[in-house]
Amino acid sequence: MKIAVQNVTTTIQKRPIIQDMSLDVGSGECIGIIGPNGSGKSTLLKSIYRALPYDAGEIYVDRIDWAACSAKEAAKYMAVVSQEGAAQFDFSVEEMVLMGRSPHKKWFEADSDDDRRVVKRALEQVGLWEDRERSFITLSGGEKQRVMIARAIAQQAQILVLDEPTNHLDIHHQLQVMEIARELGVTIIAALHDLNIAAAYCDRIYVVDNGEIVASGTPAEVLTEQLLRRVFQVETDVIIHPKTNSVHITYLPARSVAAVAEVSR
Ligand SMILES: Nc1ncnc2c1ncn2[C@@H]1O[C@H](COP(=O)(O)OP(=O)(O)OP(=O)(O)O)[C@@H](O)[C@H]1O
Repeated sequence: MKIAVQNVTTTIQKRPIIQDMSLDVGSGECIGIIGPNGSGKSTLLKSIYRALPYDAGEIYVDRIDWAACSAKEAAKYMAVVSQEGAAQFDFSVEEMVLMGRSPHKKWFEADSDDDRRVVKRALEQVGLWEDRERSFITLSGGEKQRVMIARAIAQQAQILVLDEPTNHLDIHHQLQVMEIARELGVTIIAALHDLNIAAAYCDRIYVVDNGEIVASGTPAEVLTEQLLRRVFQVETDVIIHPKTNSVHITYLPARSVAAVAEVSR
């Protein structure tokens, strides 16, 4: 399924947080949203997954007018892993993931064998099947994050919205989550802080700064030393890595840049 965001403006407490944003996500594409802290990435995603109402513009998912779609119907199409989604109630890991099946069921309908199979597979994918009986609230931040990914997988939606999905995760699990997400073959839109992860896994990237989209394109088109300096105020060395064939950014600490400049003076 594809997403079209057309001229969307979202205002919080009379302040426009994102302004006149337009973007397209093709079916099966993985789109990264990057930008500095407070630039509006989560607000954009919340507008897309309907946690925040937008004041102007339109969002379509395929041909569905997204604002007019019922919540239950929307959950069949779109699964969300956000920073705020995790319940603090004392559910088991397996129960948490079973909640991902609710859009496919009627009120109070019992869990079927098929639901349990889907949940088992999702928990195996994130490496937490052995922990299925543990209480969710006793898990570490990274384990909780992986349960939420499993819940989104179990939802079997055609669109996955990920708001900093690799936050809390060690490097092995950061890569694992992105690999799993891509292997699902679904449409992905993800706010990412790690630009090398965005470069490695995203087909295209949108750069958000101060509530506006300031650049978009393939990782190689977007992640240039000039753009990273302008938007993130960092000095970098950007190469195409010979082993991965994707953009690789090395961050240059300000003091080493200053030291090199001093030596070459
Ligand atoms: N509920 C809210 N009330 C007031 N201001 C808000 C609210 N939600 C977001 N904002 C403000 O909107 C701006 C954009 O926030 P948003 O969370 O979208 O940024 P972000 O790019 O996701 O940031 P980060 O990288 O830090 O997660 C920030 O200045 C933030 O303080």
